[in-house]
Amino acid sequence: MTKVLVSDPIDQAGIDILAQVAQVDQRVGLSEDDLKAMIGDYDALMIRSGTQVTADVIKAGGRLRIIGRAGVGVDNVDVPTATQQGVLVVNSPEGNTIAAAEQALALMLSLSRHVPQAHASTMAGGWDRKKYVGNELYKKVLGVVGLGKIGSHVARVCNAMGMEVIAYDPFISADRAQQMQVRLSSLENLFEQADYITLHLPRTPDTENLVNEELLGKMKSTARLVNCARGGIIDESALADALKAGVIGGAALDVYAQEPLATDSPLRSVQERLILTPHLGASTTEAQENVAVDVAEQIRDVLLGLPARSAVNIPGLSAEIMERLKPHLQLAETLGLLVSQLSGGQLQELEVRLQGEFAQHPSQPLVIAALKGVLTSALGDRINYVNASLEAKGRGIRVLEVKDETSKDFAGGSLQLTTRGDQGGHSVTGAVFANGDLRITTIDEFPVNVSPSRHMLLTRHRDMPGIIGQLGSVLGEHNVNIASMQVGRRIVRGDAVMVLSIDDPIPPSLLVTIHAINGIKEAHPVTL
Ligand SMILES: NC(=O)c1ccc[n+]([C@@H]2O[C@H](COP(=O)([O-])OP(=O)(O)OC[C@H]3O[C@@H](n4cnc5c(N)ncnc54)[C@H](O)[C@@H]3O)[C@@H](O)[C@H]2O)c1
Ligand SMILES: O=C(O)[C@H](O)COP(=O)(O)O
Repeated sequence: MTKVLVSDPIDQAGIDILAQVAQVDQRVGLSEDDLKAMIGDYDALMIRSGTQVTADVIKAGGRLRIIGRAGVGVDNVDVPTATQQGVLVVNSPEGNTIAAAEQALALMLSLSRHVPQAHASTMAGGWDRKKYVGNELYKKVLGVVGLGKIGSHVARVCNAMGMEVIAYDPFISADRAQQMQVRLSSLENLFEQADYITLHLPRTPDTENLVNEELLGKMKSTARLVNCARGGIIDESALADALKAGVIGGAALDVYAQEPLATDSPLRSVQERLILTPHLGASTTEAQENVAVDVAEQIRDVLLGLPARSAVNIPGLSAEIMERLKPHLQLAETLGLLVSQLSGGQLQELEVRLQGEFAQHPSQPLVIAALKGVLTSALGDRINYVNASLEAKGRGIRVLEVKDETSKDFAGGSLQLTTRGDQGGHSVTGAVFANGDLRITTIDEFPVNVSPSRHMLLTRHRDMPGIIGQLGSVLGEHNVNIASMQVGRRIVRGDAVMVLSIDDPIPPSLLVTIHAINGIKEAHPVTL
């Protein structure tokens, strides 16, 4: 008997679809140990954000074939382990877009008109019309951070309400923003200029604590901040301090670094100008029905041997091609990750150049893998082989594919990725050696010979005596261990690049020190 376990509250419409093909057991509130003990009996697991699907849970799922997330974020699922174990992960990327956007709008309006505070005061017997005088949104500046599905809906509605909308999203082209009547801005300018700021970006290592004391300090003292995206993007202690000290005008949050919100969270000690809701962004009857139906249909189809439409971890490519091209795909993704971390500003174009023997491989999977790598810093684990091309298109990123069979640089050929954007571009080349090892072979046309490693530091500097020693000393003083180092140059005492593999990531404060070294022109920490 095919069995599906539903471990979070799911709309009945979804349960009814699952029941067409399986026995459905609904068990909400299971501990990780309970889940581990039970999961071995099930073919599918359907969840929301409440269930932590850890590596141990997935490994205990001997017959588990699919995990369905009735919602967008799969940050509570160990997707790499699922992929490794051959378990498909599906989600509903659009089912709750409107609900989350409307929650942000509700919070903006509540902040501007003190709705929760005025309600509480009236219920307590008060009639205070003076204390709760508010502000209009009309003609105010809205700053949207993350102009994706939810951010663009908020921008559209706020435009219609007469607000001036500016946005920060390094992965949206200026043309696309213009179509939405949105002016792109730097993050700093946005925080300085906006009267309302709303966050709609994913939580990734890059966006963790992005809104910190420094950025909050740039806001107008009357400006209000809304977060319906993910907890952890705002430094909650810094926000509590900024609200208490009147550095900003107010904040409304739906999501938290730790959920449920800890009883001793600094946010709970803020008396005024703060509105908190318990992760209700997707909690509308419409959205819950949408996501439940969307995901239940995918689970049903997969259990019947049909493909899923929103797979997070399975490429739409044959298993045979995937197996044959595994190291080449890995190279394309690694180069994509690398080049995206060198490139600042708005990305407008990605050129994928297949050289020598590389040009004989099917290009589509390599282009998709490169795009997946490039977009990972923007979209985290939400980007996959299935959606990479669509996501690039939606962001107005042009993709050029060039085949150059005549190139003879490496026996197995090489792959070069070049990004172009409003702040110029970068290019990186790599090759796959006969034993499957990957090599980075050029960075911005400078020859190198580097094995990719998890943490790296890349510099562009003047080729002159002492610079390598100085950089080594600065890293040593900050206890950053260097595993390997390579310098690439084209002419003596001209420009050069340095590539260091390091054991630890570079803290932001150290990057400032590195930039101050005489002769260093650029320094990029890279995580692969
Ligand atoms: N509160 C809720 O219940 C709820 C409901 C649904 C979605 N969400 C969350 O809302 C967020 C947005 O969802 P979406 O569906 O619009 O996603 P999306 O992928 O369509 O859009 C995210 C956008 O953020 C941009 N981005 C990435 N890194 C950035 C950075 N460092 N600075 C600025 N922009 C950056 C991306 O380019 C992209 O355009 C996600 O974090 C999602 O998990 C929350
Ligand atoms: O990622 C999502 O879809 C939202 O955060 C909603 O989460 P929920 O399904 O737990 O309400």
